[in-house]
Amino acid sequence: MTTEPNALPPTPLSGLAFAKGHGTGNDFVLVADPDGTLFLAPEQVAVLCDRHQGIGGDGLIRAVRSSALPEGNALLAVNPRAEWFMDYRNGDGSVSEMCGNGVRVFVHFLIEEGLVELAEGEALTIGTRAGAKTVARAANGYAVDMGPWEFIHPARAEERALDSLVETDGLEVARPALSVSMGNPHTVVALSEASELEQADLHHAPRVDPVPDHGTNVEYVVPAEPLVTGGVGSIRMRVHERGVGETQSCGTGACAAVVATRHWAGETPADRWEVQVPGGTVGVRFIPAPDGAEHVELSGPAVLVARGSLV
Ligand SMILES: N[C@@H](CCC[C@H](N)C(=O)O)C(=O)O
Repeated sequence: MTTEPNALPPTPLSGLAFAKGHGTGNDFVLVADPDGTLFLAPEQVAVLCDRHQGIGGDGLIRAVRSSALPEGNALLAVNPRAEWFMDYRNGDGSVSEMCGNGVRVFVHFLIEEGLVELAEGEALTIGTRAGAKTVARAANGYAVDMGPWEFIHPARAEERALDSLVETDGLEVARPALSVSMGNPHTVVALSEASELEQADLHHAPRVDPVPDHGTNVEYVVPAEPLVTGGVGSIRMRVHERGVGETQSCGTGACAAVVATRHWAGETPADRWEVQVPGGTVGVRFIPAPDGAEHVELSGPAVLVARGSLV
């Protein structure tokens, strides 16, 4: 996560058109900037995302043509289909590589703005700082091929299945955890009882040791009893997001939580999973990819709730 210095002076916000949307309660301010003429300083993003003095959101998403950004052009060179780029900022103004709920809402926004069309059975390729992602319509909204997952501390993870310790307000002892990258970093904490999920006080950032180089998002997970029913695995999750605080949902976090839970379960107990978060339910599936790697697919709703312009 970085706080990107602006190449140009920040654009005055007066008159800026925006939409507000969410995916399972993970909410975003969305702005269309097809030609990349908008330069938003981190402080401007933080004000727009402020729930008392701004519009309010866990993050801000700028829809920009890949060709209008240096990182977009680099992506176009290897994936010419990635016409649109999701420029994602956390609520504190910092840049993140990827947002799983955000990319579904982003595609819904592009469609509703008339900037793209997406027929049933077709897929749209979206540029992100974590590479190109394909998004298609799904029964529960949209499904995103999130690409391959990785352990952040591979040697430690393989050896002990747990690679870090996380101290959390409200939970008595530091808990073992596993750090997984979904393009952005996550540290997944296994809790044994549902009551602990409520006890965790996420008003302050959990202390993670060792913390991944660029910080981390922390997911708290309780497995369902039994873990798998009818071939579908099920977990409950809460999350403290890097650059935001507690959110009602995190798509990349749900993927990381399922990766960690499957790893802890030992064998491959299921390819399909349901992740219940405070804001709803998302689906996670492991899919074989043409490149031979195992990819993770995230599915869930995408909703636009308002449009407006700044005064
Ligand atoms: N809520 C998102 C993740 C947003 C970015 C995250 N806070 C980070 O800094 O990596 C999701 O749905 O994946």
